[in-house]
Amino acid sequence: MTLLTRIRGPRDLDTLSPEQLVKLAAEIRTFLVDAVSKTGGHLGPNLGVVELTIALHRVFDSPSDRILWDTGHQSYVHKLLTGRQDFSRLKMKGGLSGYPSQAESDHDVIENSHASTVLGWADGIAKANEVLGKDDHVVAVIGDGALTGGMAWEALNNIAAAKDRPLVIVVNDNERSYAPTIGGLANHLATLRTTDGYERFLARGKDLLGRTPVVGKPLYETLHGAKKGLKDFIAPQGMFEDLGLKYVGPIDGHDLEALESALARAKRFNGPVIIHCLTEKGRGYQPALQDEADRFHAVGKIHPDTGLPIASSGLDWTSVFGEEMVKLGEERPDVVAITAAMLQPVGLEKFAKAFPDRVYDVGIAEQHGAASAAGLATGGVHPVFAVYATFLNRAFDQVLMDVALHRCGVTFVLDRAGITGTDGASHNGMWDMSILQVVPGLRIAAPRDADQVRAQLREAVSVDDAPTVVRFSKGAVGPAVKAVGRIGGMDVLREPGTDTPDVLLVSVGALAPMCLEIAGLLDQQGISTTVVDPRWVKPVDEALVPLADRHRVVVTVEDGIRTGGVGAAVAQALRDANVDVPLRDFGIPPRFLDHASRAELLTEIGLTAPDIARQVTGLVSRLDGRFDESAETESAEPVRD
Ligand SMILES: Cc1ncc(C[n+]2csc(CCOP(=O)(O)OP(=O)(O)O)c2C)c(N)n1
Ligand SMILES: CC(=O)[C@@H](O)[C@H](O)COP(=O)(O)O
Ligand SMILES: [Mg+2]
Repeated sequence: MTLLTRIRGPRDLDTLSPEQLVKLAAEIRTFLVDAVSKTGGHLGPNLGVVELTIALHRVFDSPSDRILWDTGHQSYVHKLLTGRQDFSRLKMKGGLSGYPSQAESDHDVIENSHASTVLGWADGIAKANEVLGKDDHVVAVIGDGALTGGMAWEALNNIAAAKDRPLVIVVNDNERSYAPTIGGLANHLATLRTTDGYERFLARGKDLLGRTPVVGKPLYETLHGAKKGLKDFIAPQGMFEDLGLKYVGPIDGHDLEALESALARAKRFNGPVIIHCLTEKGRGYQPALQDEADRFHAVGKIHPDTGLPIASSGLDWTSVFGEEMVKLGEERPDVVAITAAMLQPVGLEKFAKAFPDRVYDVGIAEQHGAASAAGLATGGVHPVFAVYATFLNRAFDQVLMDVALHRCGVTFVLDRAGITGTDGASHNGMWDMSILQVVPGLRIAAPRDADQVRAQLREAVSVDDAPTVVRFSKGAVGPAVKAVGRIGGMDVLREPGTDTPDVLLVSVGALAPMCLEIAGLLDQQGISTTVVDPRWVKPVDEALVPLADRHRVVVTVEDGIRTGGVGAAVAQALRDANVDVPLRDFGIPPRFLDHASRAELLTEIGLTAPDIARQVTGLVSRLDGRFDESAETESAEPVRD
C-alpha cells in the first residue's frame, strides 16, 4: 500500500505529514514514468507539476474551488489526486483522456487542449461567482509558453481591471514550451526568476535579523512592515505589478512548504494575484540514453530506463515536409518559415539549422504568426507557416482578412490534418477544409503521398498572390499512389474500364489507398468506378464537373468535416453547372470525437472502405430500381454531440 493508493480524493492529502508529502511526490514521479512510458503522453510537463499540484489541492478545496489548467496536458497529477489512478489506457478508447474531462470528474473544467485560454475561463468563472455571491476560489494554472498567447493578455487586461475580484493565477514557469520559450515575456520572466525572491529575502532577513539582539527584532518588523518599499528594493517593478496585479514570487515550484505558504497567502488576497512558480519540465527523470531536447514534452511509448522510443514510425509526413523545406530553402532564398512554438513537431528543425536567420518562432501565437506572415509576404519574402491544422482555427480571421484580403503569397502547411484521435476532440485537424472554403482566393492542396507533398509544397510556394494551404495527416506516410492518367488538374488513380462508368470517386489526400479499395469492392458488385485525386481541392477543378456529367453517381471521400467540406464544394459546383448527378459525400460528422485511435474513430464514423462501398452499392442499386436493405446500414457514430 503506497501513499498514492491511499489518496482517493484531495482531502486525503490533509492527513499527510510534510515527510509523507515528499514521499508522495516521489511515488507520483515513479508512477508517471512507469505508466506514461507504456502508453505515451505528456511525461515531461507532468513531472514538472507534482509538488505544485499537491500544494494546490491541499490549499484549495476542489471542486468547489475551481482549479483550471491551461492546455490541460499537465493534468495527470491532478487526475491522480482526484480519484483517477488507472492510467493503463491513458489516451486510448475507453481510458482516461490525456486532458481534463468533465465526463471523468467534477474536478475538471476545461477539456480543450488549445493553449492560452485558461485566464479567459478563470475571468468568467470569477465574474459568475461575484454575480452569484459565491466566495469559492478560482485558480488558473498557465505555463510560460501559454502565456505567450495573445488570449492570455486579453484576459489579463480584464483581470487586472478588477482589483477586488479574487483570482489566483499560477504561472508554471519551466522556461519552455517544447523548446525554450521565446520573446520579451520570456526575458521578463527570466529577470523575475533571478530576482531574489521577496519571500526568500524576507525569510533570510527574518533569520538573519531575528538572530541579532533586540535591535534586530524591531528592525525585522520594520522591514516587514515596509514590505512595499522592501519589494521595490528587492524586486524590480515587474510588468505584472505595473498592470495592477499583485505578484508573489518567484517561488520554488518543487518546495511544497514554500508553495503552500504562497498559495495560502494568495487565497487570502482579495483581488487578482500572480504566483510565479519556477519548475523543471521532466523533473526527476534522467533516462540513461535519451536526453530529449524537449524534456519529454510529448512522448510515444518509450523504454522507461533509456527514454528511447519503443518503435519508430518509419517515414512520416512531417519529415517529408521538413526535408523538402530544406531543399526549397537552398533554391529559394526568399522562402522563410514560421512556427508557433513547435519547431520540431512541425518538422522545421532541419530548416532552422540550415537557415537560422530565416525561421521565426512566434511563441504560442498563431494569430500573430498569420498576421506576421502577411507582413513578410508584403515585404517581399515567401513565408511558410507550419502549424497543426487544429491550431490554425484560431487564426482564421488573420488568414481571411490579413493574408487573403491583401492577396499575400503565404503558404500554410497544416500538419496533423484529419483525425488524429488520441489527443481528443480538440486535436483532430478536422475543420480546416471547411472553414478555409470560404476564404476567397485561398487554394488548398491535400497531398496523397510523400511525392505529392514534395510536389504540392513547391506548387504552393510558387504562388505569390494568394494564400495556399498544404494539409497532411499525422504519423507514417502511406504507400505511394501513382497516377494512371490526368484530367484537368486531377490525377486519375483508377480507370473505370468502360466508357459508361457508374461512379466517379473523388479521393482527398491520404485516403487515396482506401478509395482504391472502395473501387475494388464496387468492382465485385459489378459497379465501375473512376477514381480521381483532385490534388488541389479548393477551388474545385474545372474538369471535375464535366467528368461527373459522364458518370451516374459522384462520391467524395475526405478526412475532414462533411459540413462545408470538399464534398459540399463539389456538390455546389455541380448545382452551379446544372449537372444533376446524385452525390454522396463521406467525411467526418460535425461532432466532437472522443479520444480513441485514428483507426477506431474512422471505423466508428463509417469512414472505411467496406462501409462506404456498402453505401454506394445501395445508392447504385436504387438507381437501378433495386433496393437492397442490407446494402445501406447507418454506420455507428458514437461521437459526442
Ligand atoms: C493554440 C495552441 N498552439 C499550440 C499548442 C501545442 N502545444 C501544446 S503544449 C505546448 C507548450 C506549452 O508550454 P507551456 O504553456 O509552458 O506548458 P508546459 O508544457 O511547459 O508545462 C504547445 C505549444 C497548443 N496546445 N495550443
Ligand atoms: C498538448 C499539445 O497540444 C501537444 O503537445 C500535442 O499533444 C502534441 O501532439 P502530437 O503528439 O501529435 O505532436
Ligand atoms: Mg513551460
